[in-house]
Amino acid sequence: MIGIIGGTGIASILGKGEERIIETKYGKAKVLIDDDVVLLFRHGIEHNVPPHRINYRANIYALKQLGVERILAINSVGSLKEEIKPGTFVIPNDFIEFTKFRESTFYDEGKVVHIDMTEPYCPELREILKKILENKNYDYHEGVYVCTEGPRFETKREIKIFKNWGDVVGMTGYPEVVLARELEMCYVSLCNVTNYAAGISKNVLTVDEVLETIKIMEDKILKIVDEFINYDFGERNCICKDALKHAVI
Ligand SMILES: CSC[C@H]1O[C@H](OP(=O)(O)O)[C@H](O)[C@@H]1O
Ligand code: HPA
Repeated sequence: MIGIIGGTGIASILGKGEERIIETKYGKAKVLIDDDVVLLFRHGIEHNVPPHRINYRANIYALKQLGVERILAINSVGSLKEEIKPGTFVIPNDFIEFTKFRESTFYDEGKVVHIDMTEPYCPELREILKKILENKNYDYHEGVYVCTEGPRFETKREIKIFKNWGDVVGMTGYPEVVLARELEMCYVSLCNVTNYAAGISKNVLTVDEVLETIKIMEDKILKIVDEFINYDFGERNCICKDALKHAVI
């Protein structure tokens, strides 16, 4: 099974399949199931769940319960670099996070687990996603995803600091990527660069700009997702499938 986690502006372009509510020990998750693809909208289909209130554990656990092994997460981000232009893509190869109140592990009682995060995103899926974008001549960069708590956008001063440490900024990439690895699932992120971050942009940040850019990118996003869900993945030979092997005390 393949899992697709949709972010801002994606429900309107990807919403198809049988709607199901999946009960997990961390709460409920609403998904759409279409053949062997599970679609989950992290903000809810109506986009009424803000980034800091998303039940990330219920979402990832629900995908695991449904037999998902590989996840493509779609994230909207702000660019921290002039050369990373709105309307292009970023495939993160690392992250740093400044979130505050999120449940960020499945292992907070009973087993003590220290999962390795040297390669947070699945190396196999990153290579596949890069190939898909290259074959389509879609502009993309690899880089570091900086995760903030939200729901506010960042200040100019925060971005002045973040741009020395990362390439794009978002509010939802963490803890999804860690939770997926804790359940030995492969996770890759396709970041839609929707705007320049605060202070780099010449204008104030607006949700309108984010949604307008997503609209412009939607055809490319659809084509990438379509190619991904139809990719012949074969066996998993990555670090993700045995992530717990040397992580439990
Ligand atoms: C409306 S911009 C802020 C909003 O968009 C991004 O969501 P997602 O990563 O799910 O596409 C960002 O993380 C914020 O939640
Ligand atoms: N900051 C944080 N999250 C975002 C942004 C941003 O500038 N754009 C889209 N998601």
